[in-house]
Amino acid sequence: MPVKQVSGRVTLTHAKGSSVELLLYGATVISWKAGTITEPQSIERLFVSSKSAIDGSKPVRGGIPVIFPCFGPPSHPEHMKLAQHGFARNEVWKFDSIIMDNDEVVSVRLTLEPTAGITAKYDKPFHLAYIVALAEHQISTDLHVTNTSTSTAYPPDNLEFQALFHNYIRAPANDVLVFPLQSKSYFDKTEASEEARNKPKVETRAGVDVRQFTDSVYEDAGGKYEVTWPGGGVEITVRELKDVVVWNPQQVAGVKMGDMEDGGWERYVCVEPGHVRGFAKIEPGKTWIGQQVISVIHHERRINQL
Ligand SMILES: O=P(O)(O)OC[C@H]1O[C@@H](O)[C@H](O)[C@@H](O)[C@@H]1O
Repeated sequence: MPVKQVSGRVTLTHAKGSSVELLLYGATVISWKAGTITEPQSIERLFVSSKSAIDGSKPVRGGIPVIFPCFGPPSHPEHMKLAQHGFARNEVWKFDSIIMDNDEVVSVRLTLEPTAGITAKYDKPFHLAYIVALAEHQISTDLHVTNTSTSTAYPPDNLEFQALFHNYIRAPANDVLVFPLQSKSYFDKTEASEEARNKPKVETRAGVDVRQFTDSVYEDAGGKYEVTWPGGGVEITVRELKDVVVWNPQQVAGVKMGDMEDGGWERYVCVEPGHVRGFAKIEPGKTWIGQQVISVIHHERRINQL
């Protein structure tokens, strides 16, 4: 069976050997295994901390948590009762359906609607659908956000939100470079003062490394990224997700995270496409779709990139 659902966990298996596991809790992808053309044996492409809860008691420290409707601490007046990164990553989603099940693609849809618990802290009407699709060398995740308000009042009852895919890409962090962010403007969240955090910097590096504590929000970042290391890498392409966050806590911030395994920061880089500078806005009855496609890179790229 290419799609299995057991105890809150959904497994997708592709005819060519790749696979995905996701939890209904947070709709969090916790494993994506795929090979390359030259090395077809499937290997794990995502990082999950061995100290992470995966029992639904806390957001998963790894994989691909879904961030909605706010990124970081809430700043929008409608989000003020929410925790950092919103509620989508720690609510139990519903398994809706298998969308595709053929030799090319296996895909499923999960959904999340307001519950009493959500409404107590966030009273906007919404419907979320999350589609995870697995191909031989690729995973894609699509978040469909619908403003289900039926209000015809003026001004319109818009849904204003941020959304982001918090990808923990398994990689030797000290050898990683992220391209092409040179000359993009970014906000450096590692700065000590609020004033410095809110002042845009311009990226001067051809390839962005994370050898130091890095927490950078690139605005209007281009929508196509390569995360490479000697001998490997992934490419990420997006739709409607204008910004990208590059985050690695390194030891200095990593040791302060209770659910981070020792040295875990050496084994991943977070490259997180999202709409996180400002807010996406949808009118009543309308749907917004944010998508990413992550593909394995088959051949060494670093020789040309360096
Ligand atoms: O610990 P959390 O809530 O999962 O967040 C992890 C990190 O997520 C990143 O996306 C943020 O830019 C960081 O500032 C944050 O520390």
